Amino acid sequence: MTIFSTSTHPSSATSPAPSAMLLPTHVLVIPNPVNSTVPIVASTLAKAGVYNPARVFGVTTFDVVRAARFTAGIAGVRPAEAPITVVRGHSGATIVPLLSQSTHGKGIKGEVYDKLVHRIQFGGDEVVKAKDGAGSATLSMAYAGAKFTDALLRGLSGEKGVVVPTFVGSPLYKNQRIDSFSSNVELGVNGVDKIHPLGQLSAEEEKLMEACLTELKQNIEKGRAFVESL
Ligand SMILES: NC(=O)C1=CN([C@@H]2O[C@H](COP(=O)(O)OP(=O)(O)OC[C@H]3O[C@@H](n4cnc5c(N)ncnc54)[C@H](O)[C@@H]3O)[C@@H](O)[C@H]2O)C=CC1
Ligand SMILES: O=C([O-])CC(=O)C(=O)O
Repeated sequence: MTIFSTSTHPSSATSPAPSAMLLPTHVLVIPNPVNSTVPIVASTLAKAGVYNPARVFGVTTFDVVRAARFTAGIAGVRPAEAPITVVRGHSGATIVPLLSQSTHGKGIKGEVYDKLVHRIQFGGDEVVKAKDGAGSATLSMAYAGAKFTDALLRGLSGEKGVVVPTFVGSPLYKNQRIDSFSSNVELGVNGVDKIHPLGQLSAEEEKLMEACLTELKQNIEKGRAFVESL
């Protein structure tokens, strides 16, 4: 788990209370399973009476990085030219790339589309299997972690219009007991500033969303139940 503190910097003019110094101001959760570890962190902080949903993030940037890289490979452009919003969760079928909302992704159809979606959803497993017990995609995860941290720091420092997908406490699907969800989030001086709706989805994306619902719900409940059992 990556934890960093921004408001408890030693150079702050007024020293924070000792208890506040122990609390991280923003928590970025990388360890898997992210769909469960974020609810674990949220429930643990809630139990201690200090949960602030604007400050806890599951780092799903790697899915975004992979989606851009693989789509760019098909379209024959650079990854920076093919940004893709990836929503829902961070494991297999719970990863849903919104290719229809991307200039270079929307024209991809049929078998190429199916293979691309599968590779985005299972790219992490591909590397884990290839490394055979020696960890995961270490360096590219470091890149994804740095990319998300940079976006958060830009939002915290007041930059406007910093919007990235991340797995946060979210109202979008709360009525279906899914209270953590990855979607485009606008980052601001407190962390989460605004959670954007998903926008228009294609028929294929609607199907992908349906397929992951049960799994994501179970992952979240498992994390929550773990904390309750302690
Ligand atoms: N959110 C994301 O997109 C991604 C998340 N990950 C996750 O990041 C985590 C780390 O991945 P890797 O660095 O590839 O794994 P790794 O297996 O190379 O490293 C894990 C490290 O944790 C240490 N460790 C294990 N149990 C420990 C304990 N109880 N106390 C202290 N240290 C302990 C091990 O000795 C090892 O050095 C994993 O949970 C992985 O699933 C990895 C890639 C992407
Ligand atoms: O499953 C893992 O440990 C690796 C992972 O999350 C990824 O590469 O996206």
